[in-house]
Amino acid sequence: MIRSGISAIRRLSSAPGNSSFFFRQLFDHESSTYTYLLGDLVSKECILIDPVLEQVERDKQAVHQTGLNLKFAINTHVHADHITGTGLLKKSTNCKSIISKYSGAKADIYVEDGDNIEFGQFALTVRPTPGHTNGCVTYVLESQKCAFTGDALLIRGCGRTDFQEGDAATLYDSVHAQIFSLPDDFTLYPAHDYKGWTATSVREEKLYNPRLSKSKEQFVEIMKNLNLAYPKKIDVAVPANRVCGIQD
Ligand SMILES: N[C@@H](CCC(=O)N[C@@H](CSS)C(=O)NCC(=O)O)C(=O)O
Ligand SMILES: [Fe+2]
Repeated sequence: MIRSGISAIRRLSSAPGNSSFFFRQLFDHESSTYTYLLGDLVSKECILIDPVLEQVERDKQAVHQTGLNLKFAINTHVHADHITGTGLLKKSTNCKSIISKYSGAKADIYVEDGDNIEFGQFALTVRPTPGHTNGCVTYVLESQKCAFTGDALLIRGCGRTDFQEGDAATLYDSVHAQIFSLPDDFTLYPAHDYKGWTATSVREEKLYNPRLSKSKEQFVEIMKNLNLAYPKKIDVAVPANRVCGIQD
């Protein structure tokens, strides 16, 4: 059956991969952090996920040169390795900051399980994924078949559980219940990568993640024995991120 022109166009404009969706993955080499710029080219609303203080000018340039207006600066959790760019972005744009209600950090808007963060015709849905920190969340963009996992799930890895409110068993349950339950073909975008990967999928991580594809008992043992050095900036980053970063 041939649909009328207008309803056909409306159907297409909300389909995955539609041309009004803008996506850019940005990288900070010092902290190996990914920042994500997501936008709706029709309404011009956009959001940044996990901006880094030292990259605020770059991020603002990306927003401006794409003709977008920043609505929200969002964090996946209280980062321990870098100061968030959210405070500075708030000062120099009209955006509002967002973080989980369970993060213990200040923000303009607090989110929890099932909340939607709308930008134009698109919306991120919040899934709680604690274990690396209490306030870790994964933001799912169903229409584009992807999710932003913060440090809960890294590519072939995961966030460490030896500081802040880290708990390996909790992280295992979070990833299995909230991320591995997404369709296999969803693309996953983490907050960091240390090995040159950019993105992964639910299917790949279920099969090949060397930590999370194991049993819960094996996972807890692996996490106990990571023996990683603490992030260099932890003592300045955590207090600053609890107050939404710094403003100048
Ligand atoms: N060397 C970096 C810190 C590296 C690190 O600890 N990364 C965290 C995510 S940032 S809280 C992590 O969870 N890593 C897990 C892993 O397996 O690497 C620095 O000094 O900043
Ligand atoms: Fe982290």
